[in-house]
Amino acid sequence: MRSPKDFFKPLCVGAPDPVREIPFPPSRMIHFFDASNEKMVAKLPDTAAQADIVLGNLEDAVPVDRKVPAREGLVKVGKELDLGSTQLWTRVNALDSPWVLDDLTTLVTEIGDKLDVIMVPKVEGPWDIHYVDRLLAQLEAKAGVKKPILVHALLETAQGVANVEEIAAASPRMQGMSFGPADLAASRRMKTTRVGGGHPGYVSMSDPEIADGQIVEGQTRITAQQDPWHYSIARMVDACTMNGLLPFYGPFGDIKDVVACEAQFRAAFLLGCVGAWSLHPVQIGIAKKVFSPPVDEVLFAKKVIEAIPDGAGVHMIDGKMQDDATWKQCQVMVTLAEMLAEKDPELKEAYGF
Ligand SMILES: CC(=O)SCCNC(=O)CCNC(=O)[C@H](O)C(C)(C)COP(=O)(O)OP(=O)(O)OC[C@H]1O[C@@H](n2cnc3c(N)ncnc32)[C@H](O)[C@@H]1OP(=O)(O)O
Ligand SMILES: O=CC(=O)O
Ligand SMILES: [Mg+2]
Repeated sequence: MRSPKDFFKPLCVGAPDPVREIPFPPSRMIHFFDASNEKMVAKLPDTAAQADIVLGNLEDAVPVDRKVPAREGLVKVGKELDLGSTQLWTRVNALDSPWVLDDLTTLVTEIGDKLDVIMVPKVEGPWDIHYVDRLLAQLEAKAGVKKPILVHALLETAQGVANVEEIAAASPRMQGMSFGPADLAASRRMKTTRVGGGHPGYVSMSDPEIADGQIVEGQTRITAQQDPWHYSIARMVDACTMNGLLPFYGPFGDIKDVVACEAQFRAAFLLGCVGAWSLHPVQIGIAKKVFSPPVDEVLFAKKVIEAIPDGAGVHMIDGKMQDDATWKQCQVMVTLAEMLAEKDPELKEAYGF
């Protein structure tokens, strides 16, 4: 980590000053598109009207022979399309790949004033962020970019998870993190073939019935599927929150299983994630549903705040104990609801703002 005294100094003469607070516009989903796919680009204005963030993906899922068209397509998108208030992000290729230098150089010099955030995959430690941080400052200075481009780390290796706190604190450019269960499973040598979600083999089990000191044979034991990602997502949320960054759940690969996708997104929402990736248009709606606070909870939170304006003391509201801690939870809920209501007239009406 750089000296606290220098933390907010630009890393290149002529680069913009780093931000002191990470902006938090609506961020319920990061919608992935491949800018070398003409169909996806043609639909982008419509997609952007639905999504909070659209991300031009250059890394995994873009084959080697489309790396350059995907990059060039994204430049065209940045230059030619008006995405309104929807943020434009990219995921560049990994830092150990031969494409990333051209990704960063081209994108910052060509559309650096249009890109809000650059997602860096497979971040292993603060050194990866330091590399990108300095390079971005040099490129911003060269291109005359006025607003610093923020960096989002993709947490998808065992080493990245082990270093998550240092990664979060590595630079004032750090905007947030996404949790990448697919590469993380590979990195950990987990015996799975999935992209996110649970696994029927990862269960806890009730105790056996015993008779005459022996386990009864053939009995049915109650099992419950467990969440293999709980520990790492919770660590990511803590690391992000303590540094003022935004945590996201990443991809859910079983596109047809919308019910399990919703369950995975909801688990992440309840743990503190602000959004998740959408890989397919159907997942935009799921993320919107999950990451917009439920109407009944918002109405209850508003009631608590109205009844206890300063959050002091202990109170009973609708049979539930309320004190400073529950009041703070209500503030989180209502602040988020107010922000989303500004973007979404239906939510505004439902929340009663
Ligand atoms: C582990 C990771 O790194 S995850 C991140 C990397 N992966 C990605 O970015 C994948 C992005 N998503 C996709 O490529 C696609 O959604 C796929 C391959 C998963 C499925 O694609 P398809 O089989 O074409 O899905 P499907 O037939 O349901 O598509 C329906 C329509 O939605 C469109 N569509 C699909 N995905 C997207 C998308 N991400 N954005 C915009 N439009 C899309 C299709 O072009 C199709 O359009 P059409 O009706 O005009 O023909
Ligand atoms: O890139 C995402 C992942 O899950 O891997
Ligand atoms: Mg990955």
